[in-house]
Amino acid sequence: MEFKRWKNLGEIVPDYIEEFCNLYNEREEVLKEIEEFAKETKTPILLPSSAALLRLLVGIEKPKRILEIGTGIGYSTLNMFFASPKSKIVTVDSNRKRMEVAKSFFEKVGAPVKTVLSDGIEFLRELICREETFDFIFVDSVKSEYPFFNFKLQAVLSPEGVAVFDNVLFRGYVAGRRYDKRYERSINLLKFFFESIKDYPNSEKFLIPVGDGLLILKFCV
Ligand SMILES: C[S@@+](CC[C@H](N)C(=O)[O-])C[C@H]1O[C@@H](n2cnc3c(N)ncnc32)[C@H](O)[C@@H]1O
Repeated sequence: MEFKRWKNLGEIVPDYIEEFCNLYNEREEVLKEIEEFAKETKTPILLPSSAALLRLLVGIEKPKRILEIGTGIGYSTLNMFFASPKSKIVTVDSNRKRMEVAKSFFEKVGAPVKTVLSDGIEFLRELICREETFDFIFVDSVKSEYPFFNFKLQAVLSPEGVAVFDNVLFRGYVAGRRYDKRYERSINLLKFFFESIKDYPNSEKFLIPVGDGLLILKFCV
């Protein structure tokens, strides 16, 4: 199936490569349905190359507990669910409309995903108070909020956990591509985010130019 996305979402991997990947990456019918819905309604979802890598990672790690910040319409959530159906998945988004769409897709395939309608940072605060931890955390929300998520995430990530952040290369602007002044704030905050994780102890960092850029943080004790 041809994968056509609207312009300017991610420009690191050219469209024709993303489209080619999507022809070869096997996935369930419901995921193709979400892709169609996203295209028709211009709703952002993970790009094919990022979805494939996320799925591979979750499939290998088989985390017991997964936290997702930025459910959107549930595309990334279901990719993780299919990769590791036994994982307990909690996903949070502040957009009621999108969450309703996501829930309808979860129900369609009987995925027992726990959905939380909340601001991600507020929810992280709650998790910290409840001393809940997760083995795998996927963050796909507003890029300029990444530094703030990051500080709180550490408290809910288990000692050998993995955290994955999407859109970290922001169309390549973070890496030096010329950008419009209106993006400056987001770009500076993303740069601050990179600086803040650079010297984390007990962790390996992998910055991978798939989709719009994925950052993978793998902790070890
Ligand atoms: C790019 S979309 C997520 C796409 C989704 N991961 C997928 O692949 O289907 C980003 C989502 O983050 C949500 N979001 C942005 N800031 C947030 C915040 N502070 N707390 C919770 N959700 C947030 C938006 O409502 C939006 O649905």
